[in-house]
Amino acid sequence: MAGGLTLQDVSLRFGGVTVLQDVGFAVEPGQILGLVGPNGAGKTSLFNCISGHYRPTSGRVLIDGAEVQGARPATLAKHGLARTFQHPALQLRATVLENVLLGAHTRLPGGALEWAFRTPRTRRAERELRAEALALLERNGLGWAAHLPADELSHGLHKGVELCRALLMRPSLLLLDEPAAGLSHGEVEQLITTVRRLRTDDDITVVVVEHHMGLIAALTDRVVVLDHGAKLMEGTAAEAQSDPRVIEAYIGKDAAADDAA
Ligand SMILES: Nc1ncnc2c1ncn2[C@@H]1O[C@H](COP(=O)(O)OP(=O)(O)OP(=O)(O)O)[C@@H](O)[C@H]1O
Repeated sequence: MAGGLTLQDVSLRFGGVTVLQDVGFAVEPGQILGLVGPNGAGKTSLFNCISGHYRPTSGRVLIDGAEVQGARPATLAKHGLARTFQHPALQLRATVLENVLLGAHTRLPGGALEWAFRTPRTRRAERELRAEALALLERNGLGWAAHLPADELSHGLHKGVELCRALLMRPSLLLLDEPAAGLSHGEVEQLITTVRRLRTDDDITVVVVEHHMGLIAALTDRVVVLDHGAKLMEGTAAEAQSDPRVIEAYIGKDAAADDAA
């Protein structure tokens, strides 16, 4: 089974600012790992180092044992990596289906020249991808919206469209950046069911950044807590929630001491 992720001593600096400091952990294939921590802890920056949007200043990122730090997102897609973003960037005038298909270019056979000439092989692949995109939308409760412009959908539904776009890449490793932000209670419940199914039905390893502790507790096998760019602890969600270091990082030293008194 693919989808294993290992980080070794990943550090990231911008000029004199240290954003990540020697972060290391491993995610086994098929696991769901939560990456949590207070605002500004470095969670999205770490995602960016894994997904090729930032190059770590030092350290190693391995997907299924292959070193990938500094590789471009298109290369990482070939290693089975897909991600979603904190703020989905959809083409608002394009239809929902067209937005999902944007995730598919990495799966088209041939190269730019063949795509430009729309050879029979390209056209067949496009038809197959379109059918697969529609099936993904159906499966995620969005089939009814396939031919609507994306700007007619709510923020919560945009997140669903972005997830379908990532899934069309057929990832073995999926990074979800704050998937529950801005969702209603019902939408969060639906999201939990969807992500569980990604593991059980599709063998996808998931790393999720999220502030919604209910979702983290319901979904994850383990969590890694970041604070000020460094790993504070690693354990189950329950262990993290009762760890004094984590409580202190979230609510501050003084408040933690008050609570203990
Ligand atoms: N390109 C950049 N240049 C300079 N500083 C950056 C850059 N990207 C991130 N940072 C800094 O790195 C720190 C961590 O930011 P990051 O967005 O990774 O945190 P986060 O844990 O995801 O926060 P949140 O939960 O609020 O989304 C912040 O202080 C941020 O300003």
